[in-house]
Amino acid sequence: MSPAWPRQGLYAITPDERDTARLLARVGTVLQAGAVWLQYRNKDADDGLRGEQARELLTLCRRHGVPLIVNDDWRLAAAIGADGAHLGEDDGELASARAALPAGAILGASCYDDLALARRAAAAGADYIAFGAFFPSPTKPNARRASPALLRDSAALGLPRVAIGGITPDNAGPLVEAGADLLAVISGVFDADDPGAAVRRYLAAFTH
Ligand SMILES: Cc1ncc(COP(=O)(O)OP(=O)(O)O)c(N)n1
Ligand SMILES: Cc1nc(C(=O)O)sc1CCOP(=O)(O)O
Ligand SMILES: [Mg+2]
Repeated sequence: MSPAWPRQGLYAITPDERDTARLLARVGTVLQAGAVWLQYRNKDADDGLRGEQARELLTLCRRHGVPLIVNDDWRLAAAIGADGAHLGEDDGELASARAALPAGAILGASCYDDLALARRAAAAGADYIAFGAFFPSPTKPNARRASPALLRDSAALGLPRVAIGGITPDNAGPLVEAGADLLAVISGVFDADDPGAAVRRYLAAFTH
């Protein structure tokens, strides 16, 4: 992973938005406000729409100097020249993705509540490890729950640690204190009345 990418801050993840113009407008606000990474995630789009939206988001991210990570599909990430891909337990082998992606591509791994999985992800070449869900998630109500202790216990792996799941500006502080480098958020940003203000509130968790 390029040392140029920020190691700390808000990692915004897109909501399931089918209207591409509206998606770009919403994401533009969030990047302008200071989100440092973006993940394109859309569980409600077919391959054609996902390709179109991923390409448009990449152009937007380039304008803001923010890396674009594609969820679930490293082949799409490679096809459009995105900065990386995020894979969960149902999204294929990390080692295969690592071998196929260009040098320097970011490969993220979901590790849920499982430190052993994080160790295996690190060994397979992941660039960051994600744990969650730390709180009840409006986006994924059935997500497995994780404890902040995992953030401390995984420090020795030496990879950036991402926290996800029901994170709000009000509950983010203890996760940062426990070692979260990046806060990955969907609803807390995109369902907020003022997404830009919400981004700034998340960023404040890193300065307190
Ligand atoms: C940063 C980050 N962490 C975790 C996930 C979840 O990935 P996964 O378990 O594959 O679930 P879906 O997002 O595909 O529903 C993520 N996307 N990003
Ligand atoms: C996509 C995802 N993965 C999770 C995990 O625990 O691995 S929780 C989650 C949903 C995150 O959305 P929100 O910020 O709205 O809770
Ligand atoms: Mg997935």
